[in-house]
Amino acid sequence: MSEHTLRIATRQSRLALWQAEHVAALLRNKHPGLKVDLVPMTTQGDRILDRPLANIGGKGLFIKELELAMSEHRADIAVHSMKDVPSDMPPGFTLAAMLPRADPRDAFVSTRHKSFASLPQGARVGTSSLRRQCQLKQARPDLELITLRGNVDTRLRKLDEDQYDAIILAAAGLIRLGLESRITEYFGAEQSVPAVGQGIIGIECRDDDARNIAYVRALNDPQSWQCCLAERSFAQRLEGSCQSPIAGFATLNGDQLQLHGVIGSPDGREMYRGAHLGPVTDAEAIGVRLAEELLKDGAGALLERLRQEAP
Ligand SMILES: NCc1[nH]cc(CCC(=O)O)c1CC(=O)O
Repeated sequence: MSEHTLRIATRQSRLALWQAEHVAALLRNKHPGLKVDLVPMTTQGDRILDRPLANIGGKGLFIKELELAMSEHRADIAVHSMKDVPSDMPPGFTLAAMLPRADPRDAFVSTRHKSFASLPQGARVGTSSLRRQCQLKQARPDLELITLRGNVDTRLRKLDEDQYDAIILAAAGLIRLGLESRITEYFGAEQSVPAVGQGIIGIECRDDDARNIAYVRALNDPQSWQCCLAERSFAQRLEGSCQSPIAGFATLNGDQLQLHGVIGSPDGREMYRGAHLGPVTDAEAIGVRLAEELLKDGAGALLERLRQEAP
């Protein structure tokens, strides 16, 4: 038996550690005899907690340090929530596998209110993303959307301390952490189209590391892969940072892939929506086509304006 140990770089939040342990267990199970260790580390995104992500350079901040560790051979692979992975991969790295998609929906969490629809006029709602903000503002312009940062447990604590009437989180994260019972209501796609990659765990490798790429590839779920490909090519064509108010969500029905996309202004007043359907083998082209259609409809001018306003 070889002495090979596969090292997983991971952030130290409870969710990141859960995901890394999950992948470690899947790898050990798939490859009996393979040793898998975690290499926990703190990233810049974890250190800067006092400002909205959109103002500090976006979500790439959560993964740069993991990639540095991989390039210095302190770790071999990194496990990510695909929602947090920018659509452009830096040179030298490759995404080698996507796990089967967990629940992709956004969740409404409140202790006092039974549903989003029953929130009182002017209620304070915490969310970390412009994507959720713009979609919910469109339905309820009266609500006060407030930035909410920190890991899942911190966000729930802030709700429990009455800093908010309700908060919005990804269902997948809550379910992974055993917090499903905190979910008050699930949003349908007509209320909130999920983020690109939401609910999908992806695994990143060094692109010259054939041995570990082969280990990781064995975990790939082809349907998850194709959906993620369509969503990410949509985001990439929009040149959207993950913090742009962009939603993209693909589903598969047999060999047909359907992609829904939304681009909106943070105040919810301007909104571009569309959907494209095609054979799954065209996943990438479907994403590009939907992006180009929405850009032409007016989303191009909106995104340009948002880029100019960005700090
Ligand atoms: N930005 C943090 C983050 N990254 C991935 C998830 C949830 C899990 C997933 O979507 O796979 C979360 C928490 C949240 O947005 O509520």
